[in-house]
Amino acid sequence: MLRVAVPNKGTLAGAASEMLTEAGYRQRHEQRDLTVLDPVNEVEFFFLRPKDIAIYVGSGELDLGITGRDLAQESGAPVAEALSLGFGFSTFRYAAPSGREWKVGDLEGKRIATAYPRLVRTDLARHGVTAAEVIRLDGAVEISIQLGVADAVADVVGSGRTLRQHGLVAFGDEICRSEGVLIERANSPESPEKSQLAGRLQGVVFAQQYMMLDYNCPQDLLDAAVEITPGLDSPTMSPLADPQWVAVRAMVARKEANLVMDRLIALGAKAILVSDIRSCRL
Ligand SMILES: Nc1ncnc2c1ncn2[C@@H]1O[C@H](COP(=O)(O)OP(=O)(O)OP(=O)(O)O)[C@@H](O)[C@H]1O
Ligand SMILES: O=P(O)(O)OC[C@H]1O[C@H](OP(=O)(O)OP(=O)(O)O)[C@H](O)[C@@H]1O
Ligand SMILES: [Mg+2]
Repeated sequence: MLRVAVPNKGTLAGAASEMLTEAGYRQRHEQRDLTVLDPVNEVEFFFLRPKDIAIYVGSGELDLGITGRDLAQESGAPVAEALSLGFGFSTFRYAAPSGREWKVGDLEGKRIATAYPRLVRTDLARHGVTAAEVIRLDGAVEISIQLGVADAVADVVGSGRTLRQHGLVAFGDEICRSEGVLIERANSPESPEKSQLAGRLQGVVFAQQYMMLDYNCPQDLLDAAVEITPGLDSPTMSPLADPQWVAVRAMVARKEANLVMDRLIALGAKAILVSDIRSCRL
């Protein structure tokens, strides 16, 4: 039985469970459940705090886990990324009160509040900042400056709204670029069970990034149309009853779909349809 950790709350929890459901796995119906058994797929899911997941996976107690890259790095646990999941994008950055130009070197001798002390200490050392005090907080870090316990913060930035609300500006390079990731114990052997779950998730991630495009194209414009929609390997062509026309089917990147449709219609294609792909194996 494969044992898999899933975030039980927070930003990553909803998207992680939705992705597993889309990949055909049973997920919890009751928010408070800590485990769910999926006997058909022979997987047991454990719903854990996102911060703790790398510790369980790194110890070898659980085979796989979904967490944030930043949390996995912060844990210091011996884990490796098996797959990037395409949700929960964030950056981890220094921030301080706006109104002056901050540089990482300015943090010398300052108090820096963060929920990620390991990431911050490592980054400060990399910048040669040796005399900063790292204050460990659990959350709501942005408010610590106005409450007088810190001079600067290092925290997760999503939209940037929380920083702006508290009169803070981010500075310095990103300490970490994070997203949801599937992790396994570092140097653990491959197994068919782990590969199957990773393969199913990869199919869903891929399906979310692509769309299926169908259109009818005049025979004499086919070469130009194929240049616009080359597909992953090669587009599918089907004859229509009218010998002057061909039906074409190709996958396109989701973010390019509208541009591609504009180009096809300008070329002379007709009946252009775009549809979602739920999952795939390529
Ligand atoms: N606003 C956000 N936008 C995108 N990703 C985020 C955001 N906030 C947190 N994350 C990501 O989610 C993960 C942390 O999850 P979250 O902050 O929800 O849990 P937590 O803070 O440990 O739990 P809790 O909020 O219950 O203390 C990290 O990988 C982080 O990068
Ligand atoms: O840039 P934004 O979109 O505003 O998002 C960033 C905020 O979201 C997270 O907080 P969360 O809601 O997890 O609360 P927490 O600080 O208590 O962990 C993060 O720690 C920031 O505070
Ligand atoms: Mg949080």
